[in-house]
Amino acid sequence: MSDANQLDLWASADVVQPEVDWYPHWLESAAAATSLARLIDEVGWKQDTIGTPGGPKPLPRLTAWQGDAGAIYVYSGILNVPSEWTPTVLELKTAVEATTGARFNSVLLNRYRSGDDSMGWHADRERELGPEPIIASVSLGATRRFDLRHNESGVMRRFELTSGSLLVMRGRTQALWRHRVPKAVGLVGERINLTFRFVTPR
Ligand SMILES: O=C(O)CCC(=O)C(=O)O
Ligand SMILES: [Fe+2]
Repeated sequence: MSDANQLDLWASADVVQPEVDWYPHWLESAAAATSLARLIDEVGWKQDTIGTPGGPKPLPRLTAWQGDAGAIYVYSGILNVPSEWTPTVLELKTAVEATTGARFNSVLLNRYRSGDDSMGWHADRERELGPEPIIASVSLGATRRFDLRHNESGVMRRFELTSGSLLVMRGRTQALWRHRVPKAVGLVGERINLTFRFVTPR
């Protein structure tokens, strides 16, 4: 790499930032633990598969979709009709809307059973989310690392998603960055994540 490019990378490392709002202590830890226990019971968790060249493979996590009836989402070519809101999810949605001032009509729930469960690099940029989606991500249970990588420069931003935290991604974050939850080594307990979204209703 030339010196000029090296300098560019250092310069962008300071300047390039995703558009995120970060609330590390959004919920008190007791409230977060209560919500975690309730969600394990009340949500209809599914083991989804992803199509690969070698055939369908189980996702390394359990998932569920909830939302308003019209909030249909096309995901890996499949029409996803959401389940009805359950009480704890609805409570969290109301609280997230109060904090962000945004409205949400759907949520993807991810359940990471241990450090072996993970989510690979991706951006949430399906057409029905619009060009600058607001995605509000609530974390409950075990702390997991969340990486954001700027597509053009490769600059990385790292968050430790602690129990009761809220991370809001907005603006051009999905267009310009990817994110992931990597596997974690050692004894890592269960974690549930809720990503609230607004899907253009059909
Ligand atoms: O588990 C997380 O914190 C990330 C979830 C996520 O990126 C998604 O649901 O699209
Ligand atoms: Fe995501």
